[in-house]
Amino acid sequence: MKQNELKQSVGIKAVDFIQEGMTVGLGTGSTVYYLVEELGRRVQEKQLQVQCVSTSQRTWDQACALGITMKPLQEVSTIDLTIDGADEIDPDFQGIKGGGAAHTYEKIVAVNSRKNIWIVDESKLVDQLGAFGLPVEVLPFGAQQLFQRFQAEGLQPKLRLDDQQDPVHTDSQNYVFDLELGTIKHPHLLAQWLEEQAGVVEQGLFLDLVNTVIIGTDQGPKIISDIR
Ligand SMILES: O=C[C@H](O)[C@H](O)[C@H](O)COP(=O)(O)O
Repeated sequence: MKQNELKQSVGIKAVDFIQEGMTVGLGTGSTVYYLVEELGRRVQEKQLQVQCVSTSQRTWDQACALGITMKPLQEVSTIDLTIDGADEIDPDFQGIKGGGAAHTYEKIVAVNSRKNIWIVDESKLVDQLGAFGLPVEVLPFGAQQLFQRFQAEGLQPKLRLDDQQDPVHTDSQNYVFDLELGTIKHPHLLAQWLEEQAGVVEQGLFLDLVNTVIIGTDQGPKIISDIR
């Protein structure tokens, strides 16, 4: 199967985990796109009634266009389940997210969810995190100084640029540095250090958060559940 077909298969499968009346967190990205399409279809066919919160403007717009009931985060008291993509997942189901610059809102929604499911194609599974540049959202104020601090620490930051070579802005109008680390031997220590740096809004290591992973394989979606 092609990569997009694998993404579509897990996006569709994940909707089976959504139950009537739930408040659902919708992630961001090309895999979540298929989840939202399928959820929209089931809502339109009156198979499911749910309300959702979004992790990005992109997902919000897609979901609204499909007639899914969307709520601002501050208007919901609990999130029953969040379904999101990931850029890398290691054998302990620790992950890197933020390839679409949405990881700050994604993490806020994830940590406030009772259950988290990630949907990925097989290419996202790695032995060790770090080949994917670690996204770090930073405030524009002081970004140059923070960039130099990261350089001095050997973290090999790169300012993320768009196709016009302008800095990418997150939904909160911040910048993203991608840290070209190669391998991350101690994810918890790195996460802690990054979070202590003034100007860091959020870093893309998602540690000890996910309960279930749905992996797209040529043999069909493979579900690994209740790992936490
Ligand atoms: O910022 C974006 C998110 O963390 C995405 O969930 C992640 O990049 C995976 O996206 P995709 O499904 O497009 O590979």
